[in-house]
Amino acid sequence: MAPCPTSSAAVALPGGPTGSTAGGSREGNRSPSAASHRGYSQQHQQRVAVNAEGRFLAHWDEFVDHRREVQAKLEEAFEMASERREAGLRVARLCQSLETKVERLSRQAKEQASKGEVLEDRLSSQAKGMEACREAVEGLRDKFQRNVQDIGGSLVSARAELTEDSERRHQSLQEAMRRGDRCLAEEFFRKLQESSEKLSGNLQVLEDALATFVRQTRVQIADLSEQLEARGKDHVALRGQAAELCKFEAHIAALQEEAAALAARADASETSSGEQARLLTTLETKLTKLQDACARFDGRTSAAEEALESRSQQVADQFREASEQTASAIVRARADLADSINSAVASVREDSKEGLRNLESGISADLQVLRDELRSGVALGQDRLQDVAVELRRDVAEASEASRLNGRELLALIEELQGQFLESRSEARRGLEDVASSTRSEAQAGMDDLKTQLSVLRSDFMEVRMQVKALTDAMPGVDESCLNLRRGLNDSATAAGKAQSTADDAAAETARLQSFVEAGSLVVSSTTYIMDLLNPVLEEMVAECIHKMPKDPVPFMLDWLESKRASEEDKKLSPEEKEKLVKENEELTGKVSKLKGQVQEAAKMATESAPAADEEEEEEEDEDDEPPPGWEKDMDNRARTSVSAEAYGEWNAKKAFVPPVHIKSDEQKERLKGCLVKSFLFSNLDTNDLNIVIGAMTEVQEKTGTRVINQGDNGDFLFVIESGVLDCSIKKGEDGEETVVKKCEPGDVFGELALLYNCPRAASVDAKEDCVLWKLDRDTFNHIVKEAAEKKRQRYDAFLSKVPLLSSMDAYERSQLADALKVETFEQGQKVITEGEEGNKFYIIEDGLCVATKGEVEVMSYAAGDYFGELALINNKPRAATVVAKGDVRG
Ligand SMILES: Nc1ncnc2c1ncn2[C@@H]1O[C@@H]2COP(=O)(O)O[C@H]2[C@H]1O
Repeated sequence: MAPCPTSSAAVALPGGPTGSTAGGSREGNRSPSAASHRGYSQQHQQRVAVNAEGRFLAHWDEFVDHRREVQAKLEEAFEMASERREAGLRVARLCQSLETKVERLSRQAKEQASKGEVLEDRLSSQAKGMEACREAVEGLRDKFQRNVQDIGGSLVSARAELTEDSERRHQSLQEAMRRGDRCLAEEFFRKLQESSEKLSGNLQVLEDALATFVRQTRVQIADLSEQLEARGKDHVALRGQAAELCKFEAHIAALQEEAAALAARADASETSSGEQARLLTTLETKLTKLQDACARFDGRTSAAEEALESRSQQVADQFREASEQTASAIVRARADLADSINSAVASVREDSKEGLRNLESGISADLQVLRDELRSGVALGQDRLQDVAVELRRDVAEASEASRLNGRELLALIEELQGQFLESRSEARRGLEDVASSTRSEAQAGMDDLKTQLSVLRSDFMEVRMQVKALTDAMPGVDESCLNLRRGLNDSATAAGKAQSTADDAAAETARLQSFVEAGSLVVSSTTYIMDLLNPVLEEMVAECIHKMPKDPVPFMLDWLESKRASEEDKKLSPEEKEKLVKENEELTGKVSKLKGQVQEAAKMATESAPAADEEEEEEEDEDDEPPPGWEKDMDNRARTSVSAEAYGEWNAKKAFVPPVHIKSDEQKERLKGCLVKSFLFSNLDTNDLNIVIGAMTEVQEKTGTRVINQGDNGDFLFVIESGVLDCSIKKGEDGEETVVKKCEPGDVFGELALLYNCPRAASVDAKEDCVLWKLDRDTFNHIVKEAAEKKRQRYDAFLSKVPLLSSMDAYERSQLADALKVETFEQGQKVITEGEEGNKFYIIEDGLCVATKGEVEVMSYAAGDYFGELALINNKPRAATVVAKGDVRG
């Protein structure tokens, strides 16, 4: 600080004498001029002096007062100056403190600036991180989108592949259908099912992969969102700090400027003392201002801090809100995405499933058609075989029947001969010893001849039986066996011819004997003989037979005749004769038992034809029915022996059958009725027969896996399926594997073969599900259903086996087809099918002619055995032509 000039002047001023000295010197300089004028006026001088003194004193006083005033003022000024000095010092101190503060603040500002730089760096790195995050999220979204598209694409291509595959298979199926290749069709169906399962598996895998991917993506998005949120928070905090710093820097700069201005002004105030007061005032004012500014700054700082804080809070809230919104938007987007993917996948899956279902149903329908076709084809093929078999069987039966009749006739002859023999003997006993002996010898010769013929017949019979056996064994074989059977048939026909000729010979012999007997027994007329002798015996025998009701009446009657003869002879004969006759009897018994055996065998072989034969016996007086070949001739030759025999036949007729009745609820009856109308075997029964069958059936419930029928067992029941599925399988040979040959479904009948053909079970039947079955006993089936079913099967089997389309069917399938056939008749010109219409039947012409036309053009003609209408069923298309009956047609 510069020394104050005022203070040096002040130091010189105190001390009145010194002042007077100076004044005196100034006055002294004037007194020599007054003394030179003393002479001029001392008084004057004195007076002047006194005046001067008075004035001086007055002036002095004034001066003193003035001096006092000045001194007071000086003192005041001095005080003021010291005050101001103090104020200056204070200001200087203030300035110093301000400078220190400014320095501190600038230090802080520098620190903050470097901090700001760091923050800025962090901020920019955060921004980069956020950008990277955003990019990653975008990338993830793209990837997600791509993957979804890929999956969609792969699903579409899988579906396209499937469709293609199905098309292929469909075509193959159709091809197989056309070719009638059942195995191939089943193989295709199996493959199709496998591929469907595989596809479902692939779809499942795809869905799983998609679900995993969606889960992973969700986790990644959640992680990224968290990171983003954290970085956003950091970023906001840093931005707040940076803003605060900027404001603080601005304040500091302002303060620095103010301090600099103050310092400059303080320096300037030091240079001029005149300006000190003003400066001081200014300084004070500035100081006050500064203080105010400081206060304001403090206030502003705290306000700014508050504002900063609230702003930070606001920003943080906004960011949080924005983050939440973003997160929720991401979640929503993600959910939407997942939903759309799920729905896309579901729809694709649904589409695929629907496609598959359609495909499967289409294929099933085709397959069903194919199966039906195959079944009908197989049935026809089988029926062709069966036709041959049936023909053969019929021929064999006829041969057997002829043989049997021969046997019977022979037996009758034996009986007659025995009677004649006895008669001859009694005649001889009555006095015609010589005639009797000759008769006996003749009779013996006749007997011998008969025995020879019988043995020839037996051997022929055996031959026939062997042939029949060979033929029966060979029956399961196909064409080769048929040829063998045909050959066998020819052989058997020859044998039958032989047997017939033998029988004719025997008949001739019998006639010869008869004439001989007639010639020998002129005494007793044949009528009397029959009425008096034969009828009583036969009536007695038949009555006994009816009483005992033996299972096999022939041996019983033979036994009875034997015992009768023995008892009668016993009565008449002498002991020697008895002995002799016992021997003869033994011989004859042996022969008869042999014959019995043969007859039994013949009867056994002819079991199937027996009812028919019986029926024919019963209906022998019915002129409308055609008797079997050879029957009329025999009937003519053979006397109608007795009324009792007819009575026996009538008694044995169907009237004897009493059907079983098993009580059922109405609900059971309804179910059963619904079941039977579905079955071809029962659908044609009239109401009465249907009610008998319903009454006779019993409900059976079988669990999955149960073997209902075992191949090779004897069987007395057939079954109708109400619900459930069963497999029919056949085992070839003892150790052969079982092969499923048929799947039986509701409405199907199984177990009928054993009843129809009186043979062991041809297949095993296993329940594949829990089943409800209805069981029908053999007797009811035989009496109510068998005849019609058998007739229908036989009738159409012969016909179906000739239809080329059905040549691949086996006998069983053909028999099933025969069950399902319905006869339709058409008159001349009647349309059987019409071009363009939908078709659900195919026709086989049984009798008559048909022509097919397309528009006006005749394209095809059909005769008996030809078939048409199959194309619409195979190709599932409208009828390709119109078919019209030419004349009356049955098909
Ligand atoms: N191919 C077949 N051959 C023989 N029987 C079959 C066949 N398919 C199904 N079955 C049935 O299986 C049943 C087994 O007992 P049955 O022989 O009494 O009657 C048979 C038929 O009803």
